[in-house]
Amino acid sequence: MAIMSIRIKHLNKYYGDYHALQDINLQVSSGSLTALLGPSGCGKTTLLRIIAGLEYADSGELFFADKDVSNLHVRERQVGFMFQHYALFRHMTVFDNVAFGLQVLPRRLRPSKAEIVARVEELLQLVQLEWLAKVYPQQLSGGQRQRIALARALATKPKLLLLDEPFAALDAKVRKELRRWLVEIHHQLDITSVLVTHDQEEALEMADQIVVMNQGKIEQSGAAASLYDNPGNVFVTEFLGEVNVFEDACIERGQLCLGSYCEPVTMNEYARQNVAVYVRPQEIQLLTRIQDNVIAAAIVEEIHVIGAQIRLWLRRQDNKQRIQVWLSPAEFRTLALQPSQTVWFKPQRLTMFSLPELVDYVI
Ligand SMILES: Nc1ncnc2c1ncn2[C@@H]1O[C@H](COP(=O)(O)OP(=O)(O)OP(=O)(O)O)[C@@H](O)[C@H]1O
Repeated sequence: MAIMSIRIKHLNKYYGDYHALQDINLQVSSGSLTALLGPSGCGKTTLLRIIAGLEYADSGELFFADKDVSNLHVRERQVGFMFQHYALFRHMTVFDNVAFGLQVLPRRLRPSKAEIVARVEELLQLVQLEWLAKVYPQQLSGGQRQRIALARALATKPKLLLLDEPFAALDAKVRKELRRWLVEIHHQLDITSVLVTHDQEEALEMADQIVVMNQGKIEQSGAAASLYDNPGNVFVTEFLGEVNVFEDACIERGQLCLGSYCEPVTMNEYARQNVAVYVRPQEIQLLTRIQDNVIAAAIVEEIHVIGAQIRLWLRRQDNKQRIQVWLSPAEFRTLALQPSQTVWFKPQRLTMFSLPELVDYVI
């Protein structure tokens, strides 16, 4: 099925003097699920609304496939929306809510009554809520409401699905379930989707492409796994996933030194410089006996079993820094750790940045 790619070039948006989007360049491939991720106020919603046609850019280009849609009205863009509080019409049944988008189409585009019934039934089946067709929105749970909101967004067969924090108001368990469910529907429909979220876990779990935004700019974009493993700067490293930051590291005479840990680095820079070292919690190796080349000794302070992951908090003994470590149950069993035990730790993989410049070095 022909679907839709999006291309944005040198896009700028001002609110008065405030430069809300600054030279945005972005490619969303056809059929992908792209997440716009960033802290509150960074411009995610503004960008989504410009893609939708609910807001206009001050300069720049916006293409859907090969078509310049910069000046196209929202109704002609073939987009479906789903928002955090997509208020369903209270006085209409679920069926009528889903049918609404079709019923308000101009007469020449509106399907027949029978076609509308068939389409709504198909959509209610898709969101697995056929049995709720006759009830009113206030009789639905939050999760059910968002599933109906999705059915409504899809009624007119949009080529592009735009989702603005669709699950933010739901509790953690329902949110998790709906994430998986939405990804499945996205693939099933072969649609192009853009999701706004400030939740990095949601973005990593759902998206093919993640666009990390900060203060009106794109910091980095790319495949979820590659961004997580190779963040391009400090902001992306800290925003995308949990990470331990070691600010007491330096490079001197071709060696990176952090606590008692040293590692040769292949850099032409021989003058001493301070760097910040970033290590993900799952990339810290724990040892129950002292060995050469460890960062430091630490005390196991907390052990939390979270599903299939064991999350530990350690207290580094030399400078009292708290360190987060994630282990698999198998690793945890092998180490047989107890609270208050002394361990030693070293990085299996690290990223470092010299502040403010990027050294761009991954071991
Ligand atoms: N209509 C408007 N008029 C003036 N300023 C606006 C308007 N809409 C948004 N802004 C400002 O533009 C910036 C970006 O807002 P936007 O809603 O796009 O951010 P966001 O990343 O989606 O944030 P959040 O996650 O909190 O929704 C914010 O500083 C906001 O205050």
